[in-house]
Amino acid sequence: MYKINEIFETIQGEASYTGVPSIFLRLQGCPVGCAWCDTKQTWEIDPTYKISLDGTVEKKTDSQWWAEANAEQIIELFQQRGYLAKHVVITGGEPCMFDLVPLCERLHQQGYSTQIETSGTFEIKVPEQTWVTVSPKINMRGGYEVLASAMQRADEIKHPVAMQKHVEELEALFEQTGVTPKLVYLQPISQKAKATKLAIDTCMKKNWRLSVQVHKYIGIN
Ligand SMILES: C[S@@+](CC[C@H](N)C(=O)[O-])C[C@H]1O[C@@H](n2cnc3c(N)ncnc32)[C@H](O)[C@@H]1O
Ligand SMILES: Nc1nc2[nH]cc(C(=O)O)c2c(=O)[nH]1
Ligand code: SF4
Ligand SMILES: [Mg+2]
Repeated sequence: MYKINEIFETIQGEASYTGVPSIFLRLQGCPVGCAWCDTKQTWEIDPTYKISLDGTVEKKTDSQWWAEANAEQIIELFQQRGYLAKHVVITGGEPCMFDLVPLCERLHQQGYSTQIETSGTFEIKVPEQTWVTVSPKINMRGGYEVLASAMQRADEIKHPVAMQKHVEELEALFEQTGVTPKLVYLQPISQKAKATKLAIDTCMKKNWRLSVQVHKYIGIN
């Protein structure tokens, strides 16, 4: 069973799949505690906030209500709702607190492509075809071994930045793990002007890519 905070259909607003119509599945629970996290409502799994699966669909506002469902129920709901997107983004919270293999395999069988957004602090359990976006949370829970294997599995790295030290931490991580990812995105934290300038300047210098959270600029989920 997966713990689900919300389900909605929108345009992917970040990194390589930007612009792709997607079904978002936001799972509940994350112990990492990033100060600037834009989904703090997903951190706690509080049993008093448990609801039915229907209550998590197209929520009007961010909330810590969550529901439990298995892969079949999730896919059935996508069909019931008449979602047209064929790309499913599994985010959170920290989706890798769950074994995502059964869910992604069922989605692939139904003709969906899958992508996960993860912090690299938990072992990544997904099929080979799943696109893995790692947003490495350096010096956080999980430890070096887990993060190093997440870096190796990643199809893209997406690193939120606000200060020069965030760039330096990322470079140190590449050095320590010996991983030179093909796709590196810098994502300005919370659309701050200074963070955006830092991300642009650094991308130009390093030939990395810029990921702005497009959905926030155009006011969609
Ligand atoms: C909310 S997280 C959920 C998935 C997973 N826990 C992770 O950190 O990758 C989804 C993405 O949003 C990024 N993010 C979170 N808060 C942000 C913020 N305020 N500004 C920019 N990116 C942010 C994360 O780094 C991650 O790439
Ligand atoms: N449109 C849209 N794109 C996204 N890409 C990553 C998101 C996330 O919260 O993980 C996100 C999100 O919440 N909305
Ligand atoms: S790991 Fe992801 S969900 Fe967890 S606190 Fe950090 S940004 Fe938020
Ligand atoms: Mg978001």
